[in-house]
Amino acid sequence: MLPFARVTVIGLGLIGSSIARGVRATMPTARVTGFDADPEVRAVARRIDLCDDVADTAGAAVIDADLVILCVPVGAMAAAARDLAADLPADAIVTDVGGSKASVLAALREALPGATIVPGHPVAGTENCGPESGFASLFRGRWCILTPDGETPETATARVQAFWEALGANVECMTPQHHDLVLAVTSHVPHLIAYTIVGTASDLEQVTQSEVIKYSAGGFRDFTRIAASDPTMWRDVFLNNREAVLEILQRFSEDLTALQRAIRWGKGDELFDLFTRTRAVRRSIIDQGQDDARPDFGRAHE
Ligand SMILES: NC(=O)C1=CN([C@@H]2O[C@H](COP(=O)(O)OP(=O)(O)OC[C@H]3O[C@@H](n4cnc5c(N)ncnc54)[C@H](O)[C@@H]3O)[C@@H](O)[C@H]2O)C=CC1
Ligand SMILES: O=C(O)C(=O)Cc1ccc(O)cc1
Repeated sequence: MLPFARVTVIGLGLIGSSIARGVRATMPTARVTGFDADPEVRAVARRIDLCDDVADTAGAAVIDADLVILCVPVGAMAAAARDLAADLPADAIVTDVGGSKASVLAALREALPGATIVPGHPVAGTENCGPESGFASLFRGRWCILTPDGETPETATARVQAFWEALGANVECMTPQHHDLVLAVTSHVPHLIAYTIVGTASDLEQVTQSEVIKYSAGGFRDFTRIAASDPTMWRDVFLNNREAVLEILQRFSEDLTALQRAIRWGKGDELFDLFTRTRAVRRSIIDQGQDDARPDFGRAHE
């Protein structure tokens, strides 16, 4: 049986459009309604036939939904929730896909008093944005983290879990605070490092921009992909996961200082030991089948 029959997606960018496509591919009898605050995005969504219906207001989009998924930048979650609050059916479940969880849960609770909220975060994406960049298989074989708290009914969490599993994701639950710490180290600070090194390279006076482009080695190219990620989305993630990001950054800068010292004093064994440990991390990721480089993995379009 389908976990939901009437799914509403608010925010039709990369993640929202991937969910809409995924629902149509894996739950063909479910009806998908979409809404986006940007009229141009709504026009594109209609042109590419993304949903069964694209509504012109958030209220009209949720009027008979049984699942509402907020797929807007983390800093826009509260406003998006307020816009639909008056028309949200009492028995609907509200979930989201935001990359940070504690502040989003607090914002949704305030905007939607009494609503059933199951916060979520699919740990799957790309550096692209907008309704044409999504694809149905984005979540296949990827993790989706749900962060219910004591107020979230277990039955609601179970239905949202079944929904993500139908899209092909593996689901795990944890507290919003633990999610924010884990993602700070596995996603948020790595993005900040990419933004920094690409910014540093483009600011160097002694090395021209064309030399950076011409001689970019594989590692730098990987950083430029990450550093091309959506500025609004990532600004919001850093402002909303401030504490965990600052804590991990503190640890990172201590470790960087230790490496700086090892290079200055020629301590090759320290460098060698660290690089051996980090190589083992990469190998465990591959052993667990989480390697992005596999051609058929995650990003492969239908
Ligand atoms: N990009 C990625 O790889 C991943 C992103 N996420 C999360 O997904 C969410 C959406 O990100 P993307 O789809 O990448 O962004 P996107 O920029 O592709 O799409 C966001 C859409 O939300 C719309 N929007 C903004 N404010 C709105 C409002 N108040 N009401 C209705 N629509 C509104 C925008 O017009 C835009 O079309 C973010 O919270 C992000 O943290 C989660 C996993 C991966
Ligand atoms: O494109 C990449 O490498 C990503 O890291 C995708 C991504 C971006 C944001 C998330 O919250 C989760 C996954």
